[in-house]
Amino acid sequence: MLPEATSVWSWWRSTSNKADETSRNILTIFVPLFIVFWFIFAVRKQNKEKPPLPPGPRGLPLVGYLPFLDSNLHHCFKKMASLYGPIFRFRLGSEECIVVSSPSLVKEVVRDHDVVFANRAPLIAAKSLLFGSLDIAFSDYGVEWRKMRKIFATEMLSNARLDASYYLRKQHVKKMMNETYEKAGQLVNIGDLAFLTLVGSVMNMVWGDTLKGDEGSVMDSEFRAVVDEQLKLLGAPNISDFFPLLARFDLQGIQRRMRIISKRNEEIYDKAINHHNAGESIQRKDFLGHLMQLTKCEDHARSLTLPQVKAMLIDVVVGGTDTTVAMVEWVMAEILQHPEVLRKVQEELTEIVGLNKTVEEVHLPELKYLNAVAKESLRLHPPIPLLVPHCPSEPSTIGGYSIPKGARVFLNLYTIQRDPHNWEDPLLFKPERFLSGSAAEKTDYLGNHFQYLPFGSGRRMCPGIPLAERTTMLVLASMLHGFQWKLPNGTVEVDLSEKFGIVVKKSKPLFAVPSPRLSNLDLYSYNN
Ligand code: HEM
Repeated sequence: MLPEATSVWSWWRSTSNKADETSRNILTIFVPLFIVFWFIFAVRKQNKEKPPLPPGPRGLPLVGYLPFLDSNLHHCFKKMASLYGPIFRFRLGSEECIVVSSPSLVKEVVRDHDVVFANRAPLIAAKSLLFGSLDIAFSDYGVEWRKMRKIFATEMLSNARLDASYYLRKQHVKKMMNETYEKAGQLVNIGDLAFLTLVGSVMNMVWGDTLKGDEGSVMDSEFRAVVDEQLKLLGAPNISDFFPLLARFDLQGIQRRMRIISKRNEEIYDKAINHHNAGESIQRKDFLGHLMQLTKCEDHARSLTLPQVKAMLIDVVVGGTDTTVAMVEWVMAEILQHPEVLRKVQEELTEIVGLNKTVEEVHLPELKYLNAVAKESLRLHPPIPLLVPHCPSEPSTIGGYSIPKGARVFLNLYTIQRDPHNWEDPLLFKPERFLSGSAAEKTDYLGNHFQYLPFGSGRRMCPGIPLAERTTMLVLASMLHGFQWKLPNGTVEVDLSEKFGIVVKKSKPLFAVPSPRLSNLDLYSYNN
């Protein structure tokens, strides 16, 4: 090969006759031209083979589409889907965003390409709170995430564990019944009532009665304030998330505030952990006890570090309070503006539970109508209407469009669950559609029906469903069994406007007036 190349080279240099010179000139012109054309052809071919990006608005230089977004992001995405179709794209600062709004395309993301789309793009506030996303909700898909999910399902939320910790939840429901009874005939803020009961139940499950007496109640109220602030900061839009170059200036001070509150949060957890280590409670049924045992485990496949334990407990508190509170408030709002539904729910409760008893968890699976009411409310008012954004770990293709690696992918279930192509009379509140013999009878929370995904679907779907179902249904059933509820001053309509945040809530609190329904007043008593 080398001698041949050398002889061509020497012919090129030393050519002397006219014919050789003409050939050399022709070659000098055509070879580079050929190379240039070949290169252009190859690049075009490659671009032709790569599918286009999804359609979408152009936006402005630098900021992208940021100035045009509505604060109710889910409403804005619904309008954009009607303009640009079931998959569209836009830019927010330097972030590429993709919105998917049809069941068949959601299926492509969470079934056909589930592993590729199983990463997250955590916000700065979440990273500050969760020791750099050491938790389940914001860590990338991988060995540690798989281990934590497994522990979550087996050590914390298995049926056996949840049965064993029932008494911890029940205490707070009894307290709620008692406090509501004391307020009979007065205006009650349903969201506040649900918040106190559900946060109390979750905290009881997180560390049980680790801290008792005054120390316990000081910690309880401090912890509630800390959780409230964390949720606010997690839901606040942060410029630093979209303009990484500005992140170090923390222009809105969100990261600084989150660091301060996280420090306080950690001190509270440390206190609970120290008491646990001191062996103050022996026969514990709470999550902290179970997780602390795993910090001493030798088997790496099951062992947890202390920061992982704290991050998982934060997931329970953050993932399991605002969502469930919002759900209870939405269900009550829909029930109160549909008196016929309220009547049917209470008839069912009277038949299954009886007016001489309070609701227990064993009754819940039998409350078919109340379950249908809850499903219908989650269809119209999913607390997390765009899921937690998924993030592809490599370039991918969805619906024939290119999805760049690292894009934020929103699964727009708010639009899907209100789309007339997927649901008959989609804007009407009709629990009957989920009852036996109806079209959506088999639709459940497990993410197998892509037109109904209030808890997500695929690998990253919500692992808290068993706890969410037990806590919300017990609170709702107890509120509705224990009390007759009336809207204030003869109002018949409830304002159902929404406020977008980490969880979508009612923009105006729901007030109603309770009156006792049960025959025996002892059923409302509560002894701490
Ligand atoms: C009504 C109540 C609840 C609703 C509507 C809800 C909804 C959701 C949704 C939509 C996701 C995102 C799924 C996705 O990105 O595909 C999620 C994730 C998550 N939820 Fe829930 N959730 C609720 C209650 C709970 C509870 C009680 C817990 C804890 C005990 C919990 C813990 C989590 C965690 C840890 C994740 C992250 C999962 C992961 O990224 O692997 N959730 N939830």
